[in-house]
Amino acid sequence: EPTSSQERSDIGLVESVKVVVRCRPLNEREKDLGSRVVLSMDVQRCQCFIEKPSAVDEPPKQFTFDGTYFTDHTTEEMYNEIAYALVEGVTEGYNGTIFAYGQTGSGKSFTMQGVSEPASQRGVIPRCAENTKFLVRASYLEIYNEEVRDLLGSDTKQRLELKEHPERGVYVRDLSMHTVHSVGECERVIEQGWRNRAVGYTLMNKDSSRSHSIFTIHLEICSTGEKRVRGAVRHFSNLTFLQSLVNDNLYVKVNGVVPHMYFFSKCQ
Ligand SMILES: Nc1ncnc2c1ncn2[C@@H]1O[C@H](COP(=O)(O)OP(=O)(O)OP(=O)(O)O)[C@@H](O)[C@H]1O
Repeated sequence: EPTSSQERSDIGLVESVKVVVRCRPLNEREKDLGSRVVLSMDVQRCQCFIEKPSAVDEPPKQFTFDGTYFTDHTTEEMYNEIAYALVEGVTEGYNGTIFAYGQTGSGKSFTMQGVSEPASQRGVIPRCAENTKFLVRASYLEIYNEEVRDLLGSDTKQRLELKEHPERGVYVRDLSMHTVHSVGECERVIEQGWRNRAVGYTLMNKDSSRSHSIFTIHLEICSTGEKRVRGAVRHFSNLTFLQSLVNDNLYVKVNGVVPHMYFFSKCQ
């Protein structure tokens, strides 16, 4: 029976969806309450065990994931082992989604947005900007009380409409797109959107974001043929990094499928 993700990958049992679990350390509130950690992990086998404090004789409940990250693991480790391949896939033309799910205070924002210090705990979203060579435009929206708002729009209070297009699928009308020329610019856009989120405390998390948010990177990349490259150069003439793509013999596609990278940072 294959157990680790490496073993499964060796025999070709690779799924397009990967599910990993992350356990955070006890917080001050939990320590003050004298709470006990009831979760343990066998990270080699990607297994997680939960014991019921009131029934110590019962065997713990056991779950297997594609990856298990315990309290001493960093976002950097998780990103390198799981998220990086997905971000690389986007630069090859595949769409990708990273979706953080968990109850309030479980660490979704910590994993997705992260903290700047220590550097190993920088979040998944800022990290992807470093790995994305062809990054072009970013958007950031929030779903709060079933209303969609543009975290980067000129009026962040305005409610936006959800629409469906026969080819593009579901989209948010009038959602603003922000061209980013460098990692630094992308980080500034992320920070701006982050500050505009609806926040408030919950009983379990004093910094709760109280909303669902979706950060999307829109890339236009990779095709062949010189004509398209010239067209692309005109189209993106304001992007200084485009020339380096052309110099590297990488071609930018102007028309056709635009790969997206989605980062969902809330669902409870
Ligand atoms: N792996 C971790 N290591 C250290 N601290 C963590 C970790 N994960 C979360 N925390 C801390 O736990 C607290 C709650 O985390 P966070 O705000 O990310 O939760 P959340 O799931 O986004 O909650 P909400 O749904 O309420 O917005 C924060 O103070 C965060 O810094």
